Amino acid sequence: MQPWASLSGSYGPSTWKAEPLSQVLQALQTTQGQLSLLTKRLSMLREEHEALCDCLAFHGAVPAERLLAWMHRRRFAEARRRHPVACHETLESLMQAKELALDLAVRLGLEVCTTLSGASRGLRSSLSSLGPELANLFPFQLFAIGGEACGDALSSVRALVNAEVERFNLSQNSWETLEPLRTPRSGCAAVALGGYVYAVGGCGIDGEDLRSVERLNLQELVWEEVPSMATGRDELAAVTCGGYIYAMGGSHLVWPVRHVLDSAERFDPRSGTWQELPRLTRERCAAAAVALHRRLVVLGGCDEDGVALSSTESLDLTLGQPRWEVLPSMRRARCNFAAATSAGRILVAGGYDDHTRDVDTVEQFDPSHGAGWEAVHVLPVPRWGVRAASRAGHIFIVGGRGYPGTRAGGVWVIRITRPRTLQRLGPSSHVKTAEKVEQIETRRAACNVFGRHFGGIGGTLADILRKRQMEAQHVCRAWRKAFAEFGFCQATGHGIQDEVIEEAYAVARQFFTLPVEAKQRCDTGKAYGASSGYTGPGAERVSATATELPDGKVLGSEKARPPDRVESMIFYGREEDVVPEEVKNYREVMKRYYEELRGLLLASMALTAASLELPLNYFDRYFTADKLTKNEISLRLAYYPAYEDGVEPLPGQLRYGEHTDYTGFTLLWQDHNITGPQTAKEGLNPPLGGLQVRMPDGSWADCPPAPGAFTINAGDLIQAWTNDEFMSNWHRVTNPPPGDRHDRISLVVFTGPANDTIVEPLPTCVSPDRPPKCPMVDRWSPVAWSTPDMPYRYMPISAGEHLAKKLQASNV
Ligand SMILES: O=C(O)CCC(=O)C(=O)O
Ligand SMILES: [Fe+2]
Repeated sequence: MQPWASLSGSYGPSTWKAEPLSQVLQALQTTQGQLSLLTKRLSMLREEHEALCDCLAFHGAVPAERLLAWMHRRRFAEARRRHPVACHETLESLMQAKELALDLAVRLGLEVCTTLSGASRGLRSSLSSLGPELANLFPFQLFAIGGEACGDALSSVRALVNAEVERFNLSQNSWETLEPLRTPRSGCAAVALGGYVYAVGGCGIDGEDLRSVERLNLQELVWEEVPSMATGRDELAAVTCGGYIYAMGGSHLVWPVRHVLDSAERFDPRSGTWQELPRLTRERCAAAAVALHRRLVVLGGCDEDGVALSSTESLDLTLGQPRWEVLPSMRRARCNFAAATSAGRILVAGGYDDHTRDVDTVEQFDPSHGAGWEAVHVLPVPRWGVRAASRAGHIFIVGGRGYPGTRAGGVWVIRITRPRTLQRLGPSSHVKTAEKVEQIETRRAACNVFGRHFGGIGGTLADILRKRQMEAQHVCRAWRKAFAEFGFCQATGHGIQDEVIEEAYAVARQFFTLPVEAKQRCDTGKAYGASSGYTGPGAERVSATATELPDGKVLGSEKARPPDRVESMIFYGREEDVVPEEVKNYREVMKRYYEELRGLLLASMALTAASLELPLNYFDRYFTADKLTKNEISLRLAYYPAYEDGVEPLPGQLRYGEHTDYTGFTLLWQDHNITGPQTAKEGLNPPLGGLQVRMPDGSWADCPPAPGAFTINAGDLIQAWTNDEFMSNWHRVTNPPPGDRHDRISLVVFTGPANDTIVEPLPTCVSPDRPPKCPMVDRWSPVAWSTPDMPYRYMPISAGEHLAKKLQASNV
């Protein structure tokens, strides 16, 4: 302060004339220097002040509102001192007037009043004494908006994403149905603000992420449009704070890749506009968000690879230029879970973790204490897709899904204040319906695992697995169950267009009905499986690859059935592949089919990985284009000629004998109809004399295709990889009944892995109770691999060696 004083002295009018100009300039420069010093000092002080407020608020010593209130009180006291009035009431005592508190609550809404009461003890005490009146004024309402039923056995995906809106009445312990959403949406966020409930983003019936927002007017109970977000966000996190709606993260499809977002935006209902916010520290989908002490907190979620996250981060809205900062991580990685705040604490519940396991714990974090997260409860059943709301020391946990059969639905209430309790309230009618559906679904799961879940949603299955985690969990279980129990499933909803299948089928038929000489021109003379091209009837005896049949009979190569009554045409998807000149577009059509099926193969591997709690891309390394260089993925067109008049099968001869498939999954398109169209658009009437699969009791069951389905079965290497969890089951193609004159065509894709893959039991399939076995069991490996001292153990053998030995055994 000293320089100011001396400077002011030099400005006196008596000295002005006497001072030369240079002195004045010098004084001016000095003043400028001092001013800039002071400005710097002021900004440092401001920064220190902000940091101090910040620190006090963060550690819970003095919340930011208190500090503001304190300053306000000082200024108010100063104003009263300068302008004295006759009233002796303090603001504090005025706030204690119930009428005023009630009036404030009506005018400002409960949320603003609660924030305000952080600054006024008087208001706080009058609000808490207004319990019953407030309860009447602001009845507790819990909304369940949109979401997905797990699907009706007969309906399409349209029914999965619903527009249903329900409201829970706490006093009556029951749900009522309200006007449905304008746009059916799942994975949306719901927040309440100023007399409205907002439904933000999510995914629509076509699987597209939504930018749109709508809100329910709580007075009239009607939905209204609201301006859309800048970005489509599915499985986003949203929260309200200070009169704004914040929408963060989520996923957004830029065909064909689904991106997980790190962007955030906020909606100002006053101006009706969305405004961009600073980016999160990382991308998050299916995260949860809460607001606490004017901070946004975003928790968990999953990254672009579907890996669940335990990290959390926060944005301090009291700062001029807020930045996201990392907070302590949760104890468990959680995705698609519930979060709420109560009494200054953040609570999280449910969800699922990195290993696609359901998380049944409830944990809490109190930012005002240095300690991290602590586990406080265990949900009665693990559930994901849950949502939570809090009110007066209670957390209400709604919806979500658990294991099949454990979907109890309803509302759980966790009392946070001691003694902590967990209580179940009434069920949601909607969830009840879903329970019924679940039963139907579980029963059908073994025969149809993709159907309904993925039907109609674009993208590869792996893509969908990342995006639609809720169904993915369900499908993973169905997939695992189907292969554990049968080794087979029927897969619809695979996304492969009818036209691709119809064309391939028609081209295959054209080829097999060519004159014998034309077909033989495609025969390289090599054994079946050794090259592309044609092999005629009598070349293969697949039953010779088996030693011990399920009925206990032993079939060595010399005892196997007569050669199979089948012709084959092999295509490896390469330029040098043998193709018939006579069939127009043969190469293009087969190439297209081959490529499409390659996608389905990768999706099947991703699904297998997910269902075995491995990263989705676990198997990718064994299926890369540069590794798959020989005969690993092959398209076999199989033709089973009709038994013409006078032609009988040889004794014991079948169209294709009992066998297990040799390698990965087999993707089989069976004849759907005696005469096209093969996509069963016009009903299903497959020819007799088709595929049969061995049942657990040893009997053979017909396995006709489900409409539009690929029949998928696991081969030996899948059984080996899964340490016998997935079964490489026996199957065969029978003869038609005598007199039946139909031929039969199958499109069979055998899938890798790359020949140099050493198939050993996967880490998640081995435990002290389940020591590793080996795939090349002696009962399958008659010719070369059984060793007396290793009756049933998995020997490290490469995929290529196994395939070669099986093929060798099958050649006549
Ligand atoms: O044609 C069929 O239905 C089955 C064919 C088969 O099992 C095979 O090629 O391995
Ligand atoms: Fe087979």
